[in-house]
Amino acid sequence: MNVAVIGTGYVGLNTAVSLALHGHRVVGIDVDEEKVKQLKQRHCPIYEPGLEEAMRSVMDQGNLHFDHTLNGEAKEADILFICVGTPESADGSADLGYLFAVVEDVRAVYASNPVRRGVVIKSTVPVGTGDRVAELLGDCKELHVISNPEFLREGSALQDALNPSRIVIGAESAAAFSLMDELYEGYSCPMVKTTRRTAELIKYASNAFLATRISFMNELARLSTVLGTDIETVARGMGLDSRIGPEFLRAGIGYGGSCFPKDTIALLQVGKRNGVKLSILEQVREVNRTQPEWCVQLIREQLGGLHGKRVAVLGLSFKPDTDDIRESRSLPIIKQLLHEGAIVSAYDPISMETVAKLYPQVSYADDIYATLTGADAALLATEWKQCVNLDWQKAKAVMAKPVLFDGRNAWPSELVKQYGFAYQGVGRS
Ligand SMILES: NC(=O)c1ccc[n+]([C@@H]2O[C@H](COP(=O)([O-])OP(=O)(O)OC[C@H]3O[C@@H](n4cnc5c(N)ncnc54)[C@H](O)[C@@H]3O)[C@@H](O)[C@H]2O)c1
Ligand SMILES: O=c1ccn([C@@H]2O[C@H](COP(=O)(O)OP(=O)(O)O[C@H]3O[C@H](CO)[C@@H](O)[C@H](O)[C@H]3O)[C@@H](O)[C@H]2O)c(=O)[nH]1
Repeated sequence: MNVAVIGTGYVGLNTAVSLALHGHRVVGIDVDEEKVKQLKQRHCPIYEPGLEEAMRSVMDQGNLHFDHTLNGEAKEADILFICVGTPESADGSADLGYLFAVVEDVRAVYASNPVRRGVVIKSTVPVGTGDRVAELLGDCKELHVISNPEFLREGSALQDALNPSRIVIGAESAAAFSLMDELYEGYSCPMVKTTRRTAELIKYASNAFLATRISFMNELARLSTVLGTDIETVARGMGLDSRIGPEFLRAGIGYGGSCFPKDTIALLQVGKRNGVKLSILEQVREVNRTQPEWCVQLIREQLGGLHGKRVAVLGLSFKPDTDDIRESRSLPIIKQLLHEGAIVSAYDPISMETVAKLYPQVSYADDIYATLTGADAALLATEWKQCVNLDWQKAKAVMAKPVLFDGRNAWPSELVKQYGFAYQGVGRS
């Protein structure tokens, strides 16, 4: 099919490349002309494993192009994916400004060209948004508004887009479902077909539930620290129950990223606007907000205060294998350490330049051991493999004091103790 993907960020670009790999003819559209220029020159503007190579191969085959307007190749599209950002607005609800701007563009371009098409909302949007878009496009009779939320994860985005766990389609007409059947022919995952509103809620519910699991484990980790128990073994013991499962039970410094923080507050707002208090979700957010403070407190206690102490922070992106620092939990930790007079050094394989713009007072080094040199303590904030698999002898030799805070419970606790480090994890020691 001919597909236009509007918005070529994390979701849009991975969607465009994966659909082209599945044999569709795709054009990626973005208002950011600099980004479009870069894409046309075959440069991937984001770091995502395997994406640039895959993008180049589908461009070489002629299945993927880029443009800055809907008025070109996109005019022929059977399916228009909307993949623009829906960031948090001042009151926490999703800001739909970018999305409605696209809807205006779609109206302007396709109203006079009445061919059956799907207008597919992939951006994460509050329940009722699809209905609103359908109203706005009401006089464009051949445009079918469909909800098709995205569940890909950064760091494995292309693989997730190519092999999704499920495809959720919310639509209100047989014609709309049949367009999506044609598009996703050849995908082997389960398909959930429902109304637009239910599809929209599935997306928020999924993210809120995953965030809930993490905050539950983080709160339990606080108790585990006091009890002297091991949260990792607790998680393993829980996860072997098939009703619970092992995923998303990892305690740490909290969840970050462009989705869980904004989607949990957006869902709270959906609840509020509909007169329903989502009290569990409120606590999920509160535990996540205070988790970095809780971690800094552990470091402070171990070092006997933070003023003048040298702390090396390893990993800055919100998770490994991405350059994305949005809502990364390393940031409030760095802020607090600096506020209390600590001298901070930091390392990340990809995100140092972006973080340096926010925290120029931190020293950055391309080499982990240079970052660790002279440190009174090292904190693992993001479990990049480069930051996890250290030469412990070398690390101990360069640090001023052998003190480790494992904010991701990813360092080998028994091994590092054998090397003479004082080790503290999150809910484990
Ligand atoms: N990032 C993720 O892992 C992820 C996963 C699932 C769902 N989502 C959701 O997908 C949506 C997009 O997220 P993202 O992380 O890809 O955002 P992003 O900020 O990386 O990309 C959005 C892109 O849209 C472009 N854009 C803005 N207005 C436009 C317009 N009028 N026309 C064309 N392009 C326009 C921007 O220039 C930008 O390139 C959000 O709703 C998000 O919640 C994100
Ligand atoms: O057991 C765990 C699992 C994750 N995290 C943290 O949670 C955050 C989010 O991780 P992850 O979900 O892997 O990354 P995202 O790319 O943000 O993906 C989430 O958000 C996307 C945007 O909506 C959804 O599409 C995905 O399904 C959903 O997993 C990161 O800070 C992780 O460090 C933990 O602390 N403990």
